[in-house]
Amino acid sequence: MFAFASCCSNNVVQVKEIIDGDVYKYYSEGEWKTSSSGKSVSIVNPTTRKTQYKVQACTQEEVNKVMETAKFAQKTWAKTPLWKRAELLHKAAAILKEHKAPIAECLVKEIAKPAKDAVTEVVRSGDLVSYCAEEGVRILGEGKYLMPDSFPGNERTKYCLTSKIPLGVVLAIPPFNYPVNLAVSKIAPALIAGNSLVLKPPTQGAVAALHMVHCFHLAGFPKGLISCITGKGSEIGDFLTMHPGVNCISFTGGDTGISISKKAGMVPLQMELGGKDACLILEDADLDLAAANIVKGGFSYSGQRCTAVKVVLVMESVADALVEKVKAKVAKLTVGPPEDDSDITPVVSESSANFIEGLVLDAKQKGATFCQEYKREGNLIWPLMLDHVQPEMRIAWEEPFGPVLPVIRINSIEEGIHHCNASNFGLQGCVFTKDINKAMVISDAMETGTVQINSAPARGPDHFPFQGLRDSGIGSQGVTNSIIMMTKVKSIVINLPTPSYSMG
Ligand SMILES: NC(=O)C1=CN([C@@H]2O[C@H](COP(=O)(O)OP(=O)(O)OC[C@H]3O[C@@H](n4cnc5c(N)ncnc54)[C@H](OP(=O)(O)O)[C@@H]3O)[C@@H](O)[C@H]2O)C=CC1
Ligand SMILES: O=C(O)[C@H](O)COP(=O)(O)O
Repeated sequence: MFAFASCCSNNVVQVKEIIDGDVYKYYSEGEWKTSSSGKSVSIVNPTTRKTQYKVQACTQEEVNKVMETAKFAQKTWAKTPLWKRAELLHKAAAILKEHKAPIAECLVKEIAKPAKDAVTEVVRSGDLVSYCAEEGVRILGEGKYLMPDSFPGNERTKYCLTSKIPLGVVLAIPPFNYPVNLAVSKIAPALIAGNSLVLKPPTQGAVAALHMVHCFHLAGFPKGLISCITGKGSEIGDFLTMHPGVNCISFTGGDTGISISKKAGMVPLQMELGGKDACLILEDADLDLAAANIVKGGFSYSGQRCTAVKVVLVMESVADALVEKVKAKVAKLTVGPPEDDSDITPVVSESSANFIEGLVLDAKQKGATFCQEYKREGNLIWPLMLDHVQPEMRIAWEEPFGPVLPVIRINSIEEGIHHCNASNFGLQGCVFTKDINKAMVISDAMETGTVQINSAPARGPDHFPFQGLRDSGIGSQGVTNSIIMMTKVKSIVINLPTPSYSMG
């Protein structure tokens, strides 16, 4: 087993090949390389607010080279038996899980993910890669055979054989909050489907992603099949997403995805974007269950999850009781550094903290009730619930991506559904009630990709379909849907001179 580059402690042997001095290399043609740009991008530790790591700022020429080798490598990979593709993915998954500790350490330092959650993300990612390998063997291992005479006017003179073939080069762009899990959720489906893969990791989270790529490197994938280009998305992003060598883009992030969808060429897009997941509390709800889910759903990873509970819509008659229960649980949340497994850790950047603060001050100025004192130290924002939020407040509609939760009191279920459906987002929603019939009617009415009944929104488990409506995305994630989305259908029709029924 190789010694992994531990991301911060100095007493672990660095994996020489992936770092050059204090700058992590990028990955191209099966090798770790130093960019000719001579420039690097600093990754600031959200907790210390000091530079923690540096990665290469790759050039457009290096992108061109990566695309060229990806295209070449894909041709051979597409002719690699499914079982062999799956075998390599299982190997990468095992190596990833073997090295969960050093990779998790990167997550702690780059994105202030609580230590335990960081390990969970890496293990979950290994499980996703393996599940994808198995699912790919199953669904790509079978095609469809169609008879002509099921359509009027036809005799059985044509046999149609259809199968799923790869798209070519898949460009994967994950966000900072799951730089490993939301990378492999694109990488594994792309590879099992016979595609090659170019990864552009988020700057915050890039070193964790590079270590993850190293696990695929060590698994022995063909050279050039997987590449990892680093650099600020704002600098190299457009060149990547508009590159003629790209045959598919799988993106997860914010509004950036909307602008990418307007620039990308004629390629399939998989976009998982922002959310304003609403939590609807009915009068008959189990308020203890609801409060527990609101706190877990709204404040895990300091609210930096697209599936976080982002607005509570509670019937007025039970609002006081619910708010008190949530307040009591919020008071028990620990606040501090990710190394201590604190529940609330610093948000990813100063700009993010400033954005969150802006929403808080706007709500204060427009009369929201603060259930806790607003407190911030650097990027660390103490958990805050705002009661009596009104529609004219920005936080009623905008996504804080932080530990701040608005509560809107409603007088009817229709009012709650209206607010949910008036949002630009449509990722997930949840409803708490003991009446399953009401829950189903409300679920039908909520215009979101997923509705959770009696639990907080969540993407996992990772084989469930995961999709956003409106500004929350294009297409659907989840293992099966991602594999299928990264293929296209090929038909071969055998034409016979005379009808044959030999095939039954
Ligand atoms: N629906 C979902 O599943 C998820 C949605 N999100 C949403 O994403 C936002 C937070 O994540 P965040 O990472 O900040 O999102 P961003 O949209 O800022 O960044 C997402 C990714 O896009 C890259 N990027 C930035 N600019 C470009 C560009 N012009 N072309 C190509 N790529 C580019 C970023 O690189 P770089 O870091 O170098 O800028 C990053 O890797 C929130 O709105 C959140 O709701 C986040 C996670 C999951
Ligand atoms: O993008 C995100 O924030 C993730 O998709 C959320 O995943 P989770 O619900 O499993 O935390």
